[in-house]
Amino acid sequence: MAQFEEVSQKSALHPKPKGLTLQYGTAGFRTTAKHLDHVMFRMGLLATLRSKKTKSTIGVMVTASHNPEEDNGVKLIDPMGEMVTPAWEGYATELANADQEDLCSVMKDIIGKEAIDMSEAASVVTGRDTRPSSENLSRAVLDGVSCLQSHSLDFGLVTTPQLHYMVLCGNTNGCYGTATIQGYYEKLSKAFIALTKNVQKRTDDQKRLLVDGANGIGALKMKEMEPFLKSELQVELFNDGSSGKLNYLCGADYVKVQQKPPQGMEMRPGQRCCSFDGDADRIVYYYNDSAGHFHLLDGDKIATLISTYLKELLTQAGLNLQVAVVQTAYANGSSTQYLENVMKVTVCCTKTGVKHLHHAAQEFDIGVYFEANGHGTVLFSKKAEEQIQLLAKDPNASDDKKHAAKLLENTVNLINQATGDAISDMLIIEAVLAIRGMTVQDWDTIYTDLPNRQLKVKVADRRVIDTTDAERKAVTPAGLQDSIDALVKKYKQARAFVRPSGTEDVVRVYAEADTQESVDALAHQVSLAVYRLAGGVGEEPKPLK
Ligand SMILES: CC(=O)N[C@H]1[C@@H](OP(=O)(O)O)O[C@H](CO)[C@@H](O)[C@@H]1O
Ligand SMILES: [Mg+2]
Repeated sequence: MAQFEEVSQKSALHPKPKGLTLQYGTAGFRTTAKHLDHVMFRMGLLATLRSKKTKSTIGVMVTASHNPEEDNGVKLIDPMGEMVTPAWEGYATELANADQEDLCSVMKDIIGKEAIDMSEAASVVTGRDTRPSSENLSRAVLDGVSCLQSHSLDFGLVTTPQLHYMVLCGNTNGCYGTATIQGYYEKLSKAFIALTKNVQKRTDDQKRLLVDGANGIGALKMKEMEPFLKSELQVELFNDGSSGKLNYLCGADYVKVQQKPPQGMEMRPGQRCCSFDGDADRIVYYYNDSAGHFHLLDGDKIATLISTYLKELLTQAGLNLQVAVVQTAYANGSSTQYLENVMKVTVCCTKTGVKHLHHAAQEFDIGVYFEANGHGTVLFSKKAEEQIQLLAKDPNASDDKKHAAKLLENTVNLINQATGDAISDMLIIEAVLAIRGMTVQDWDTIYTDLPNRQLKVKVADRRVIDTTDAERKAVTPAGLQDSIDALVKKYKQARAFVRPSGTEDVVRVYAEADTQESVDALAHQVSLAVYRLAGGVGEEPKPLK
């Protein structure tokens, strides 16, 4: 077939480096940008096949999120705006690792297994972050797409969640919104203004928010969106990419892991601040108190704030809908305790990676999901959306109930249900704080985080660690879990686990305990156990100072 001949010829222009094996990880392929050209071309091919199979538009996003600027990556977006389904992650890995001469036969295999009709039309949309390598790499994706005569639309520089939104809008005939950047800004800002317009006496000071754009795409898009918000939110942007390096000493990942403010931000005491990550699908909040102490409000605090707000509105509206919160093993123990025991909401724990949380959240009327690092959103079931809309329009409902239903309706419109979205989450948080008349300090005191620490350990092959129980227990290598258990026993309110990262070549260590001193000691001892039992390389982990 002519199509395959063209694939053969064009793939020679996107050669695979010899001996390179990559895997579709937690959030797609991710490695040094130099090694990704062939992967991009091939993902263009695969997205086209996926589009033919699903008879829908598929998205391909070129980004490496919070990774250093030199890295890059790619992820595929399925028809409803969610991460591509696991079976196709497997195909992605096969296709990315096929030798040049086997490429067409691997493709034919996938076509056969999935019974894809190659005469179907296909449509692929692409987007990219601000990394210097992203432009060429997204061209390689489009090269793959054009080989198979698929229709394509390149959105160029967009945040990851904006591309997810485009895919969802495109595949629902505009029911979810208009599939343009303008449509995205209009939908979100309209909902935000509707939510905040009735809040009495909001001062300019309360409307002000300091935003760290991680020197990435989020900064660019915040600038674009600002006029739509009509001063209802007054953003002071830092790390806007005009001078600093992407994710370097700034951004949501840096702030969360280092537990300190980003460089380049001028924080006044009590001032509300937030950081996006490199592709603007994560957000964390923070402030410095008058004594100069730094306070972090991470994904767990965000989930608590949003689910409390939703529960209150549902009660006020008299709607009987179940709210659940989905977390991962990285969720602070205090947050889980608060959600279960005080808020009395169902909490479930999944493996790391948004695809797992998203999937679990779909099981509930309203599923709030957040990773501790600030990646998350809220999913409303069809039933929930219908009940809210009916009540908002019901002429017989009391004013109080109707008011609550209208707030819920606008909240639904403000949330990007395709995936976690820093901009959308920021607007929700700002609206909730305004509506409930809360300061960032009020929010912070809902519960107190247990001191925690995250570390990385380099090992020869991180695949030697296999885990179970939503990654909270290590099954291999032998003896590792026993060592962790023995170490945890030495401390109060302690918990620790280890797992291989799906985005970096490291093993991640997480620990929490009653004091920072204890948790730092525990995290260090667990790191040593990993180093010794799981083939550590380089220098032995040193105690934290
Ligand atoms: C502990 C942690 O923050 N892990 C992150 C990180 O995954 P790892 O598999 O841990 O590298 O990147 C993922 C993609 O952005 C994100 O979903 C996840 O939460
Ligand atoms: Mg990200």
